[in-house]
Amino acid sequence: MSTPTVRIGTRGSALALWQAYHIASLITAGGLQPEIIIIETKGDKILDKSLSKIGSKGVFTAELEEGLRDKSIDIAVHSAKDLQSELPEDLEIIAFTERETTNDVLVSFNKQVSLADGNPWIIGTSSTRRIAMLKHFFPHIKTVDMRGNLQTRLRKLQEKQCDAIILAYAGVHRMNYDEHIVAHLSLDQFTPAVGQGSVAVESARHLDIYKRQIIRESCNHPSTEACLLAERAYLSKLQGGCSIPVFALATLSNHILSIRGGIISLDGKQLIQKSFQRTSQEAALLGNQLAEEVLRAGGDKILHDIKSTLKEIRLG
Ligand SMILES: NCc1[nH]cc(CCC(=O)O)c1CC(=O)O
Repeated sequence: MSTPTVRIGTRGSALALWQAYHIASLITAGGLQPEIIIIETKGDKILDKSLSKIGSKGVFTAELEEGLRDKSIDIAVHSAKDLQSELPEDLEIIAFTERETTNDVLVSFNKQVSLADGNPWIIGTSSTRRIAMLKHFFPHIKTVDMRGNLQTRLRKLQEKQCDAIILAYAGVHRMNYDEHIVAHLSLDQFTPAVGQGSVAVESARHLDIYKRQIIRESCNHPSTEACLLAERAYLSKLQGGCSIPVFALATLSNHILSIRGGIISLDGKQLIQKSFQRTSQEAALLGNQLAEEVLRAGGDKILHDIKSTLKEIRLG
C-alpha cells in the first residue's frame, strides 16, 4: 500500500510557509506523505487598510476553511494566534504544536532605540494590544500603523518609516531575524495575544479518521494544548477577535495550569489584569474564570467601548 498523502493548505507568506514545512516534517516523521498547497486569503490581499477597518473575523482563515470543506486540502495550518476563538461546527483543531517562547520583542536597525529612555521613538505596529500597552506603560512613545508580513514590515523599518517595530519573538526567530532584536518585552507588561507562538492544525470533521489520528499524534503537544484551551476559552467568553486588545498567557508546571490575562482600553488608560491557577484538567474552567473575573472588574465596560469604537472606525 502506498503512503497516504496529506494535503496541507497554507498562506503564502514566508512565516506561513515555515509553519507549513514544520507541520510537513512532523507528519513525515509520523509516516504520512505531505503535500503543500498555497492559498491566498483576504488578509494577504488587502494591504492598504488596517485590520481594525477590514474587520477581523477570519480574514486570514476563511479561504483555507473553504479548502477544508471542499476537500481540496486535508488540513490547514495557521499561527494559533490568528485563529478565531470559535470554529464553525464542521471544523475542528486537531493539534497545537509545542509553543515557541511567547514574548514580544522590539526590532530595530538602531541599537540605541529603547522604550524606557524617555525619547519619543516612533514604533510601527498595527496591533491594538501593542498600541494600547505602549500608551499605558510608555506614554512618551509614538506609534504608526504598520501592516504587512514580517518581510514587508522590516522593509518599512529599513526605509525609516519608524524607529522600531514590535513583533512576536516566535515569528522573528523563525525568520532568522534574531540579530535585529534590541529588547525582549516583559510578559507582565506586554502579555501576549492568545495562542502566540504555537502553530495550529485545523481540519474538517469529515477528514479520514486514520489520517486525523496520525496527524494529531505527530503534531500535537499536550501541555501546549492545555494552555491554549485555557487561553482560547478566555478569548471565546470575551468574543474577542484579533483586533480587540485582550490578552492571556497560560503556562503549565507540575500539572498546575496558571493563567494571567486581561483587557486594555484602546487609549491605554484602563488596564485590567488578573491571574488564576487550576489543575491542567480544568483548562476551560480556568479560561472561563479569568473571563468572568475580568468582565466583573470593569472589563465588560471596556469591551463595550472598544466594540463601539471599532464599529465607528469600520463605518467611517
Ligand atoms: N498577527 C500576525 C502574526 N501571527 C503570528 C505571528 C507571529 C508568530 C506567532 O505568534 O506564532 C504574527 C506576527 C506578529 O505578531 O509579530
